Amino acid sequence: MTAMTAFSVATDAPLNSAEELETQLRHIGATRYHSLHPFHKLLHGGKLDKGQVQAWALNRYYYQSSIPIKDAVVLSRFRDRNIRLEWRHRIEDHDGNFDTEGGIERWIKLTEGLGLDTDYVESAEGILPATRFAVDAYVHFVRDRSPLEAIASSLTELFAPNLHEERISGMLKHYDFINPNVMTYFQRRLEQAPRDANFALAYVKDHARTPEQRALVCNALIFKTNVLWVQLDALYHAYVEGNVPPGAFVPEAK
Ligand SMILES: O=C(O)c1cc(C(=O)O)c2c(n1)C(=O)C(=O)c1cc(C(=O)O)[nH]c1-2
Repeated sequence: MTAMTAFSVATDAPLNSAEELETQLRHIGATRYHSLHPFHKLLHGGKLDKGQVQAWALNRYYYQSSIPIKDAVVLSRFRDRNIRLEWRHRIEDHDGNFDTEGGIERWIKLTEGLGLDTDYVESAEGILPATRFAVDAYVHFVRDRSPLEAIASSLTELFAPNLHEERISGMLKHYDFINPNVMTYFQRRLEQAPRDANFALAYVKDHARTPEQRALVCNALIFKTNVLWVQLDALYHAYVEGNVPPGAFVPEAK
């Protein structure tokens, strides 16, 4: 399949080196990452009520619980055992192991702390249609595109730690229903994400050897920033502007 033009970067500026590629990737993050989204400004600034924070955590659970599925698909794209060895800890980071807690369980601590029923959260019954479409599109992307693009699509994680820092301090400061115990998910990601992002960045710098391949890498990152952005657009439309789609979670009356 060829690159989709909807996500194209400027084609008049071919990227001629790994350094130019990195500069362009960082520019994409600085201008398109969902840290810039108005919903995040409200979330971190203490401007949402508990029901709106519940809606965010409930929808994000679908993203979180799909990440190890996505990573299992990425892993399946590689014949190279070394890449599989490197990549597979991501699955364990989220799923945990029989005797160790993983990110999904930590996310459930957050939704439980917010008063949501765990069976309801895990069922994904109340999520927004756009959440499902966007997250599923990410899983399909890593299945359908080249292994290089599959790895490149994880590069939003380069920009996640700053956002997580802002989220931890902002939410602890502003919401009386948030405490450090329910924020351990983000605390843990501060250590995990940089390792993952640095590996993925080094990989694409090394393996994208032509301007065309570098453009594919950039477009994969743009695609992923859109996956993240559109989920917040949908949350904003439903829970800030009050247009909750049929069947989606409805917060209890305040
Ligand atoms: O809270 C966030 O804003 C955020 C963003 C992202 C991201 O940039 O994709 C991830 C995460 N969190 C995260 O917790 C996580 O485990 C994760 C895995 C991935 C990935 O693409 O493989 N992104 C992200």
